[in-house]
Amino acid sequence: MSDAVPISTSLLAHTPEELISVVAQAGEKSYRAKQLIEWIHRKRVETFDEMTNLSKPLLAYLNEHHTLRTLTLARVEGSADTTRKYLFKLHDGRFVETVLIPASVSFAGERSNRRTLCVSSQVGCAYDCKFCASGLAGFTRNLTASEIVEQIVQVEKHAGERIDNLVFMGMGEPLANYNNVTRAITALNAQWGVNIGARHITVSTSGLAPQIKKLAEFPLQVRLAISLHGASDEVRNQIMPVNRKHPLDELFEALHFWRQHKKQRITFEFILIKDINDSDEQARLLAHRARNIDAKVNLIPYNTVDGLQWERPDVPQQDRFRDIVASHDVVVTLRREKGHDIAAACGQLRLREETQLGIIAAPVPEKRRSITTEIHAD
Ligand SMILES: C[S@@+](CC[C@H](N)C(=O)[O-])C[C@H]1O[C@@H](n2cnc3c(N)ncnc32)[C@H](O)[C@@H]1O
Ligand code: SF4
Repeated sequence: MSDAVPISTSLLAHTPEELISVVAQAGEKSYRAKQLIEWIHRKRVETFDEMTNLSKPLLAYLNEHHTLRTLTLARVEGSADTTRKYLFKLHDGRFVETVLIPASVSFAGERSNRRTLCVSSQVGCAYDCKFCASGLAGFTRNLTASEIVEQIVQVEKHAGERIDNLVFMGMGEPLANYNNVTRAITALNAQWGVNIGARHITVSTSGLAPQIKKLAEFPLQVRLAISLHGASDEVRNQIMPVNRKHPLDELFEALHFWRQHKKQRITFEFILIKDINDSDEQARLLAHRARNIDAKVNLIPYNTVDGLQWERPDVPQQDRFRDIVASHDVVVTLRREKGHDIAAACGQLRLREETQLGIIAAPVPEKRRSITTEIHAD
């Protein structure tokens, strides 16, 4: 994955400064950039021809070199009072999912009256976590910043409401697409852009320690969620290959660095998988780790994924695990409500669509390794 920021032809993530250089290339004065940004982000027009106060030559230039929409809404599933899944087709024929979680459903551990959107950052994922549909067909490509921003813009239009909380928990590893993700966050947070508070934007990562440190120095106060899923290297290695590259000691060193810089609580996501990571010992170790860094713990019973074998523990075992963690003075929630197969579902809709269209072969567990690209993001 290259470090360069590919500035796509779409203007959705362009900063005001970048728009000044766009209009300058068309031979126009810089005040035109202000007009452009009004049309793009306040009026949210979808074509340049709707920008009635721009000059004809500028419109011709923009039509020739740029675009405002590159995603096509292919399908919407689910209901307004649980979760709604949006399947978007990208310009190259690939698909990503975005999931809208309505107000009042608890997410990331807390009941909320916010509308949360779970966005994708990549097509597929290279990290091959053993519980996750997103990695099942390997990694294809990074999303551009504008493709990320457009997910929010399109869902807001379709749902007819503002999104006030964003989580990078859809398909892909956001920190493996660091530059595009932070570029998108800049536009999503900016007052000239989508205007979502930085504290209402959560980046979830499988634990790319170097990029966690980099994000700690990113000026916006975004939140961090760690897909932990194993409280010892032995258990985590079985579930998440990334742990061999960045073991727990290295990960926690990066988390302490984060805490020094951001001074805000981290969330640990911990999927409960029967007989894999649901032992009393894992609960105690998890509690110890969380308390040590003052993290909140969000337990998620494993959601079955087509093509993967694991199961969730039964309810008494889930409760027992939660109670052990709680008994160590750790803030812990167990997410069991209907509609909470959010992130697990994220990836499955796209997998089904691309398999049916013959874009990818139906993933089978034994083949998984051979079709998954190497971890090469750092
Ligand atoms: C799909 S990942 C995307 C963000 C980032 N790559 C990460 O790993 O944090 C976000 C979260 O989805 C959840 N998830 C994935 N597969 C799941 C499953 N089968 N059951 C429950 N949650 C799942 C996990 O909590 C994971 O932490
Ligand atoms: S959990 Fe995150 S890092 Fe792991 S395969 Fe899924 S999307 Fe990738």
